[in-house]
Amino acid sequence: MPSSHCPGEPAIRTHDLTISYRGRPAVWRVSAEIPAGALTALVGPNGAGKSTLLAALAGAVPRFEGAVDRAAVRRIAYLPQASTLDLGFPIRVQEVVSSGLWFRIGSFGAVGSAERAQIAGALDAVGLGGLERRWMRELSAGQVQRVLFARALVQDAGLVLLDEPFAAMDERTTADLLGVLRVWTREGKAVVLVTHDLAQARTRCDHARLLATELVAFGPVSEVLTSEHLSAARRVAEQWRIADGPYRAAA
Ligand SMILES: Nc1ncnc2c1ncn2[C@@H]1O[C@H](COP(=O)(O)OP(=O)(O)OP(=O)(O)O)[C@@H](O)[C@H]1O
Repeated sequence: MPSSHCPGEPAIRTHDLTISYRGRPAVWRVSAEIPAGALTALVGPNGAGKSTLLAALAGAVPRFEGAVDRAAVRRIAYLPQASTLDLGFPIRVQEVVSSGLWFRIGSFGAVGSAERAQIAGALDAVGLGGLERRWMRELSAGQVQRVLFARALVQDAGLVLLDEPFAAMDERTTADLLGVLRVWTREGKAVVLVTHDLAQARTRCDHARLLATELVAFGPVSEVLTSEHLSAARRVAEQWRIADGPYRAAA
């Protein structure tokens, strides 16, 4: 099984991580490291286990085998796919962004003038200045994503995990937010981006992890996103899809 090691101290690493749903592995024996100060693309065919692996890195998967070592990061920002968010209840933009400050003010802590200024600054940075009082349910999908980026900004996390954040976004918004990601990596944060946009991964990311239930390839994007590796990933994904159980169990 390949295991992706990176130079320097990784922000997070998994060891032999397996996650199954009703006995079927979604992620199989993945040993991977995510480098600090870099943008890592997590790519692979549909159903390859990308969202499951990302959720496990965030600590949002209750049952798994193997290990996830988060000792090197104090705070993690996790942006699941926008479609999984329930915006049916009344909540304002300011409340969502301020939830990123819970580590500082506590769940019931008051938002003071310093925090309000920080929230306003974060909304400015993502192009939503002045929308603090807007209801979340009144926002477009792209604006919702910007709000979630603003929350990650105030959270000041060392590891930022993003699940297809640009799926519903226009080019301008995508370019703006990719710029935000670049600022974060320059500050030393580790950023993981689940994406199906291979052109974007090639041009905007530093590293890639190619997943097809198991880890197929890892390293700098130019070495990972080759046609050979991508066909291998499709083949491996198909084998996992038709297998009854963990087809590599005997390997
Ligand atoms: N809650 C769940 N219950 C049962 N099976 C699940 C669940 N979540 C994911 N799976 C299965 O696990 C596998 C991996 O799913 P996952 O969403 O992690 O893949 P993905 O690579 O993110 O897919 P996509 O690119 O289509 O978003 C799939 O076969 C999926 O059907």
